[in-house]
Amino acid sequence: MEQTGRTPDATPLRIVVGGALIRDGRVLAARRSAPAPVAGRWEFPGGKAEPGETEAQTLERELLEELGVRARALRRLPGAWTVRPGLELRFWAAELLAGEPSPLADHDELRWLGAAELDSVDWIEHDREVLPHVAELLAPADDAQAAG
Ligand SMILES: Nc1nc2c([nH]c(=O)n2[C@H]2C[C@H](O)[C@@H](COP(=O)(O)OP(=O)(O)OP(=O)(O)O)O2)c(=O)[nH]1
Repeated sequence: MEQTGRTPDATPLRIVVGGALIRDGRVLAARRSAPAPVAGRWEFPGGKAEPGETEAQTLERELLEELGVRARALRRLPGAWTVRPGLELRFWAAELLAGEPSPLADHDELRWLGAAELDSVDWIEHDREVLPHVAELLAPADDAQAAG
């Protein structure tokens, strides 16, 4: 689906896609190195859609540019957040097809987090709100396995 929407005041709506990249029951978290308001906070790697791109294409391009990996966007997660007027953040689940992620651009650290570790990093607020949906994509937490 091409992104050509507009906000109610007719500002063109640009979409940012963040990717919950899953491998072996863990999700990749990335620590932003810039800009200042979000530097040091953790997010799902991704970026802004270019004109004519689908959300899946945006995510797959951004993951290649930022992490050097080939990935496939699987499905959109529920919810949408306004980063600032005219910029709407959405999240997708994605799977790693090839390559080992490296923080090539925008990030200075990467971590694979299991379900029990999702709270262990300082997420950007919007990202924190999507964590329950991300948790559903991961292997059960160790303590849940031990309990049952
Ligand atoms: N990529 C990404 N951006 C997020 C997340 N959560 C969140 O609030 N944001 C915000 C931070 C930025 O203000 C904006 C996305 O900008 P970006 O810098 O990632 O976009 P981009 O790679 O296309 O960069 P550029 O065009 O500005 O150079 O959305 C997230 O999980 N992933």
